[in-house]
Amino acid sequence: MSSTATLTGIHDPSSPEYKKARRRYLKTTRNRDSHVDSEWTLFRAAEKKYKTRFPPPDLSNVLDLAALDESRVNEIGLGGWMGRRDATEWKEISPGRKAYVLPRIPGLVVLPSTVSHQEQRDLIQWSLRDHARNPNETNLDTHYIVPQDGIWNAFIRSQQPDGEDEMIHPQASSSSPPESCEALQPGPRKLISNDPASPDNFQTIATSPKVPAPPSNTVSPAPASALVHKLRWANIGWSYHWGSKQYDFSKEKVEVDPTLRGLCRRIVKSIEWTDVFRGGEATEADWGPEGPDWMHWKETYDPDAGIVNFYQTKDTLMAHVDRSEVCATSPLVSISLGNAAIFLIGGLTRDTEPTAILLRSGDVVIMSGPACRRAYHGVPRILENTLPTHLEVKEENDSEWRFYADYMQTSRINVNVRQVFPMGFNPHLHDARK
Ligand SMILES: O=C(O)CCC(=O)C(=O)O
Ligand SMILES: [Fe+2]
Repeated sequence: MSSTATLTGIHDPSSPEYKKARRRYLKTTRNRDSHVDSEWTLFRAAEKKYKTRFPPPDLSNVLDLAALDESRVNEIGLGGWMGRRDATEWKEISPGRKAYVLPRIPGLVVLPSTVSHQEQRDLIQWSLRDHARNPNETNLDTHYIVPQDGIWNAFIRSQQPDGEDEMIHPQASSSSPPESCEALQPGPRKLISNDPASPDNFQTIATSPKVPAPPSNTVSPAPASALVHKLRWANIGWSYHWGSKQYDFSKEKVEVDPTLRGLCRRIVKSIEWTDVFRGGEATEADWGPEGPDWMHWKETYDPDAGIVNFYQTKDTLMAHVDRSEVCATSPLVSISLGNAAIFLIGGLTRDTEPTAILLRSGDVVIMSGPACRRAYHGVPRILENTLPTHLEVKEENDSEWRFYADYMQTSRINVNVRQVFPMGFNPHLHDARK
């Protein structure tokens, strides 16, 4: 934090919020063993640091590129959370384009302020109202009989003057044997190790059975207004099977929304890829037998899968590598909306010290190339009270946006878009050849 910034809320030791957080911290850590950290990997240590509720973590090692942008001065002070523009080494590529690469992680491109205020609102509405619904699977579907038009629309109906809060019923009958419901729990997702997908094992992946997760019979009927806060993810494009961490190619691919597809393609086209990979550390071998293909991305990049992540302020996403895509190098485009977050990205194992990046609403990250696509990454913290003012209600008569603004007060949405197959790989032909 710069010396001129005034401490507020949780950051100010004389404030009621600070005292309350301190009391809660002392209560919950009373019996905790404080000598376990020698076992932690460097990634785990960083996760712990940024997850800590009290005292609030120091963000002076967190790269905050919004600080380069004068039009974002009000936004970067929100909630008292501020990183630093010089926390790690970066280079601007294609001057004037606001695209940055980090020499420590070849293939990572950070694009702050890329999505306009209006596009941010549109994407938030799209995520909740249009996307998190049939035919796109969400985490709620395994356990609840969610209406076809999704949990958000059921919630909105319940908020109408004569509307009733709709009860959403469990999938399981109470006579089924008990099953836990990990997908509905707050906090980190369970880790499942899987072999990285590749053209060589595509056939095995495509033909291995994908057993649907059993519904929990410990969940009770819940009103739509409560369940909307338990939405965690919604699938995009090819169906993803969480149990095996593989795509289920036996299910029909849902078309990627044309607006989202267009936005991601425009972003990938706007990058001078020569500037990203010129002089990089990755060798020819890292790119696989066909060699580097970044020189074709402007023409060939076309997303066909992904996930929309919905985070409440207490949620985290543990260190992981996204290795289910058959192509291990093509750009993954990740769009941040709502409250800001700490994004950690390290190396090929959890033993590499991760770089911390503050991602704010409208910022985009591209993960591309073999080093970056196989790098461990995660989100240990959503930063409370960082919803930018352009996502709040502006006019009293902004009646529809009111619901989104309310939900977003304590939320972050991440739209994470991927391309499953490498250039020229036709899954159907591939199938026939075997
Ligand atoms: O929320 C984010 O910024 C990252 C999400 C992510 O890594 C994923 O969906 O695989
Ligand atoms: Fe990821």
